[in-house]
Amino acid sequence: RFTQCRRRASTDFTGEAVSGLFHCSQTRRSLDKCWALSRPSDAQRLWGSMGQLAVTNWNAPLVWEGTFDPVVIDAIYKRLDPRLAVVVLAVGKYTRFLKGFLESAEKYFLVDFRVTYYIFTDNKQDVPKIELGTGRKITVLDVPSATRWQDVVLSRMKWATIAIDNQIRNEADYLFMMDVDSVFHSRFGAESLSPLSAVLHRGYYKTTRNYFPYERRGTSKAYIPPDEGDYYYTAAVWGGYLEEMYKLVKYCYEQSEEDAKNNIEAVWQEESHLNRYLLYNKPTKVLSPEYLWSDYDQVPADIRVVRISQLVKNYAEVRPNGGQ
Ligand SMILES: CC(=O)N[C@H]1[C@@H](OP(=O)(O)OP(=O)(O)OC[C@H]2O[C@@H](n3ccc(=O)[nH]c3=O)[C@H](O)[C@@H]2O)O[C@H](CO)[C@H](O)[C@@H]1O
Ligand SMILES: [Mn+2]
Repeated sequence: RFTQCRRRASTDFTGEAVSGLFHCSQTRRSLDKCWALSRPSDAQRLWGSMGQLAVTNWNAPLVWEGTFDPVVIDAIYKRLDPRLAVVVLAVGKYTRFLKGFLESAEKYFLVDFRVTYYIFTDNKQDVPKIELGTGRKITVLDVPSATRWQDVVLSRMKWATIAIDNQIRNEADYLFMMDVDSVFHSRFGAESLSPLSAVLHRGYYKTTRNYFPYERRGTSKAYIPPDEGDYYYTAAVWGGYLEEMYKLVKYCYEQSEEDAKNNIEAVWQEESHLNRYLLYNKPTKVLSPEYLWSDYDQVPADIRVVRISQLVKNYAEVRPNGGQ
């Protein structure tokens, strides 16, 4: 089954919806055979002893450790040699997180792939010099300082939209948006790639939609009615094809501008707009909370690998206006 998969993939691979093993393709005919051969049985949809789902109800892969072969999936994507862009903001005191973020990414993030880190900062001189692997580089871009952290997190959508238009579109095939207060601890490889990949928020993957912290005020553009919702996704790691990400980033930017005109700010800023978009435009791959954990929380048994973890930080000290 696996050899077949690999052979088809390497001859016909189109770059979509491949995650190794049984979720090979849902979208492209060229991989249909592979998909049919390895279509998950009902039993396989539930993965692992903890009974996690390995496929969403719209048949997108739900990626956990053990649901893909790391060597095969990297090899499949490596043949395409995609150019990957990572966008992070490091505004104000957040430049202190760059060293740990970049050094750990060099160890674990799509190793041997071409990666450009786009660092948006108001503080260029504090961007550390990091030794990078072959084919990997850093581009530093200026953004203004801010007095509210809410403005910084929202402004990510604006600066990314502008930078994609001006520059990144010509330099990347895939784009990831990430929080900089993060450290990679384990492999984050090609199994994460798809047209649009989103990560389950660690705080809500075991609860039902009624508990998701979606925007519930009808006056905000991020509004989601009470009886709707698939998952709650984090805004700290998300990625996909450059043009798919562009649509989504621009959507978050424009929706938050609309909100601002109406004197409202969504409850979790861009994360709220992101969640609304992904409800009506389903991601083509969903990544488990392995892809974004937090040092604030213990690691439960169903999280077998922590790939990225958010650091514990002194919110009051590090943010311009404090706050949780
Ligand atoms: C784990 C998770 O779900 N994280 C989300 C949560 O963040 P956090 O509480 O983790 O927010 P945060 O303080 O890390 O801010 C998000 C990111 O914005 C940048 N930044 C922020 C403030 C600042 O003064 N300077 C600066 O550069 C930096 O890249 C940072 O990593 O809520 C935020 C706002 O709703 C975002 O949705 C985050 O993605
Ligand atoms: Mn963060």
